Amino acid sequence: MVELQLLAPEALVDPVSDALIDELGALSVSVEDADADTAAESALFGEPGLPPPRPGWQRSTIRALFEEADAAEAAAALLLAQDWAEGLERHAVSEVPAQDWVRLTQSQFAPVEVTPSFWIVPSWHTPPEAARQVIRLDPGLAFGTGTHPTTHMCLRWIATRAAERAAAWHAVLDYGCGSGILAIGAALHGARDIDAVDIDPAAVEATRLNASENGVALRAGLPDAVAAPAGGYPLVLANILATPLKLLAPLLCGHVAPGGDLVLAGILERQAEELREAYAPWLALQVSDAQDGWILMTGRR
Ligand SMILES: C[S@@+](CC[C@H](N)C(=O)[O-])C[C@H]1O[C@@H](n2cnc3c(N)ncnc32)[C@H](O)[C@@H]1O
Repeated sequence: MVELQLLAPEALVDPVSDALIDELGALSVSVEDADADTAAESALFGEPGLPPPRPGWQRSTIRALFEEADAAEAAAALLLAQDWAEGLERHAVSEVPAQDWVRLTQSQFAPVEVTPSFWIVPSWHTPPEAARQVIRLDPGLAFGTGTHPTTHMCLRWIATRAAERAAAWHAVLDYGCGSGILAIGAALHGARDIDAVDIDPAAVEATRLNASENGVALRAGLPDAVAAPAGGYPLVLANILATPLKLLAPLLCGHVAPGGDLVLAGILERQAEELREAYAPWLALQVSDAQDGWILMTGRR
């Protein structure tokens, strides 16, 4: 494998990346801040699940992988000859050392402790001895490996409330299920009759697969495909983002059974008040947990 390294101003990041993949035979393209770790670095902050706020940095390093050096050189020459590519620079074409990519990727995902007895463990690891509830989960296309603070806080809420409340969790809704991690976590803590929904069909598929690999029975589908039980759900979990959560307030609250719990995540600390206001017609939200700038908001009907 050979890597072509280019330096591009922000306006060229998208067209050059597209040309490399669509026209010039690159196997993959990655973009990094060329000024990272220098005084000129300017971080780009985005919300998870949303596209980045800008396509690239003021000066971006574009790395494209090719099978052959000739193809990488030809791609560079063609790009540099384009009149729209002014400011593009060729930095290097270099051999990529052979690596065990599977092992390298796997090494980045260690078991995650939610509580001392509740763990998320990738399939290539052995669960720790103290683990009593274990979600076996490998990183995949859908969001939710347990490492993100929003997922983590939801799972911690489930684990710490289960002793007192799980008897009531005879119907649970995981809205925006991603990998299905919250639904599976709830099932391991005694929840039954679980519906898991997501607008992304890949997430629905991932949830079905992950549930089956964890021996958990649930119904997964698109939001319209799930029929809510009469009387609602004693527990509704939704880890999405503040804006969709505000729009979904009537729907989510309508699903919570009288006396039931609503657990919301994907909210930044500064968004607490907007969420409180959006949900006030139905229930009083409170901040129940906080981690790395994110908060967990919960309420009872
Ligand atoms: C941040 S991920 C959370 C995944 C998982 N529940 C977790 O806690 O890790 C949010 C998920 O919500 C889904 N989603 C976003 N907007 C939605 C909507 N309006 N209705 C249903 N699902 C939605 C996304 O497709 C994504 O899978």
